[in-house]
Amino acid sequence: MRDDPTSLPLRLKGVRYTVGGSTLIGALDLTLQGHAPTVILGPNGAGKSLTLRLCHGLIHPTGGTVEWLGPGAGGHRRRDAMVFQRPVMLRRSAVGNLIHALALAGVGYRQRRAAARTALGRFGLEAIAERPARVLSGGEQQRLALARAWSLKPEVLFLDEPTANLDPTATRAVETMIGEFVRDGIKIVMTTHDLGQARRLAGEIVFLNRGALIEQTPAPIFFERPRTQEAAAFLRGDLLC
Ligand SMILES: Nc1ncnc2c1ncn2[C@@H]1O[C@H](COP(=O)(O)OP(=O)(O)OP(=O)(O)O)[C@@H](O)[C@H]1O
Repeated sequence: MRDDPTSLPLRLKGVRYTVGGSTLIGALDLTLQGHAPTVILGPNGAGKSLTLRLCHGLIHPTGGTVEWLGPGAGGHRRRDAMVFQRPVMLRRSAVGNLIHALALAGVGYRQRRAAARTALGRFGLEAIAERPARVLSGGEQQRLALARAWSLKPEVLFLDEPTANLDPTATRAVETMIGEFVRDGIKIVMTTHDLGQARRLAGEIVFLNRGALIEQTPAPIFFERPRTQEAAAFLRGDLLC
């Protein structure tokens, strides 16, 4: 078990994201902290992916601030990583993809080869090490993307619908990896449309609707007694508008 993520809390204060006059995220106040996995739920278009991208710094707010406030937040080392629904693989072997990511992160030649092998071994991916990454199945590619992210030793890992395109077997394999990340002390912040997955993985739920935070609630409470009518309607499967 690692120490607490030193770069947390991550605080979004009054965050807005406006494109072409449309406010997609409006005055969002949200603090992410602690080890427990955060699962972001909400209907299509609620702003889940945008929120992850704002947290990771892939896009910048048009108003408000995104700040890493922990004691270790000031260093040069990148503290967070992100894995997408459809992982981006380079035209090289599976292990080559990891080595490339480690090189970009500034890891030395010998160390990155060893670190890439360690990551593949840790997650039972040795057998696909030399295969071209782009011909791997969707499930294999997603596990490889997760191993690649893990090899960078992030404190916080953002996952955008990591199992959206996967069958139940591949989904289980990905959830097992996520569980191992949690045991390693990595803070998971992820989106999903799979309520069963949210129940299995979440420590807390962040529920968004129409670009606004509706509630941030410990997962057992959210599923048993959601605090808001919108969340209750969402859990019943009602259409939200
Ligand atoms: N660059 C952009 N320009 C205009 N609109 C955008 C842009 N990016 C996102 N949107 C819109 O912002 C809204 C929120 O998008 P986002 O991808 O965060 O939703 P989401 O909650 O992740 O939805 P889903 O569950 O369907 O993936 C959507 O209506 C989307 O169409």
